[in-house]
Amino acid sequence: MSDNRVENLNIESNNVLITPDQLKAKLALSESAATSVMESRQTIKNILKGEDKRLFIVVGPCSIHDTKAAIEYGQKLKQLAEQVQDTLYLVMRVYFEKPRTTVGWKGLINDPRMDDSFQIEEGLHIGRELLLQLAEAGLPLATEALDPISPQYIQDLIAWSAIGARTTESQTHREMSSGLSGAVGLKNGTDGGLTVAINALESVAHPHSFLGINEQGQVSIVRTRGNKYGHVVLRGGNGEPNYDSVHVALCEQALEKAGLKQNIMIDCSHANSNKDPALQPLVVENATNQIIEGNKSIVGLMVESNLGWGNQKMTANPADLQYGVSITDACIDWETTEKTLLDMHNKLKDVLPNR
Ligand SMILES: O=C[C@H](O)[C@H](O)COP(=O)(O)O
Ligand SMILES: C=C(OP(=O)(O)O)C(=O)O
Repeated sequence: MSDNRVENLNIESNNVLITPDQLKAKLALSESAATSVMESRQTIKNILKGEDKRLFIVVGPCSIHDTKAAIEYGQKLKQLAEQVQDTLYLVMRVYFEKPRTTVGWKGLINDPRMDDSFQIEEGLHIGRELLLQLAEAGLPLATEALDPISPQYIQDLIAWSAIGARTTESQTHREMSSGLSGAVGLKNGTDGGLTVAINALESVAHPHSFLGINEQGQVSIVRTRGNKYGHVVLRGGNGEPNYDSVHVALCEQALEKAGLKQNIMIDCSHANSNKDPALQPLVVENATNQIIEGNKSIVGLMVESNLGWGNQKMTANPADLQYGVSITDACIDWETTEKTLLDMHNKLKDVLPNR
């Protein structure tokens, strides 16, 4: 007998998930976490408005796969944040969703056991619990907003979000960004093109109406107000960096032409370091020197950093993985992170008050 079905031919299965409000009831936003999120969102917005002269630095692992290591990293970052607080506002990268060039592990929410079992419900629990613990410890938190449904489960704990190079041009991601409560960084494209990010900024600042889900997990029309705190992230592309003063000046011109505020974040990793972690401190140093020489548009940096140096391949048994080492992009280690950010702080101490 022939199969006459016309739909779901390529759907293997479909499992109903816990709803956002059910997850939030199990892992509720505590008062201390809420205070931390509100304060950190406001601080970043103040930096973007030019009311706070510090730079915000989104720093942390390329991706989180081990919550114990993430907590240890967060403790170290908190201590460093106190040391550099007069010049730098440190925000921890807590990235659970990885956009892949082709295929590969898509992050802790998608596949928390790292064995292609795709226990997304478990991933949502682990992710939210980690965010809660970090927020309760007073850490400002950043993530990549990749999946358009997951924000309902975790965004109440996020101070700053990125839209990645692979999705800045996507209408879905621009719509989602227009509804996020915190500031959002829009990366230039993987080819280095800046226009997609400039167009995205215009789009995310506008209200949108689109298909989404509500707190009860029902499909709904989401109507947003527009996000006024979008900014560009220069991450290089097509094998070429774009953190240097010429690219920064070109970006300033493009923003001015589009009638947008000249707020630029420099991603010291990705194509700006040719994915070589050893080059990240050089990008930090270059950006710092640009500020010392009078640059006014650089408001923040992104650094991929972990407890241990570099990265490692996934192993068949996750227990065989080296502790504190990235399983996605290569990162600088903690010692290098500390030295790099302390150097930046020391160089900017006397410069920022007059910026
Ligand atoms: O930041 C992480 C990676 O650069 C991004 O997810 C793409 O990774 P891939 O090219 O290894 O798939
Ligand atoms: C995927 C990332 O960056 P990009 O979108 O710039 O490749 C990232 O920061 O993890």
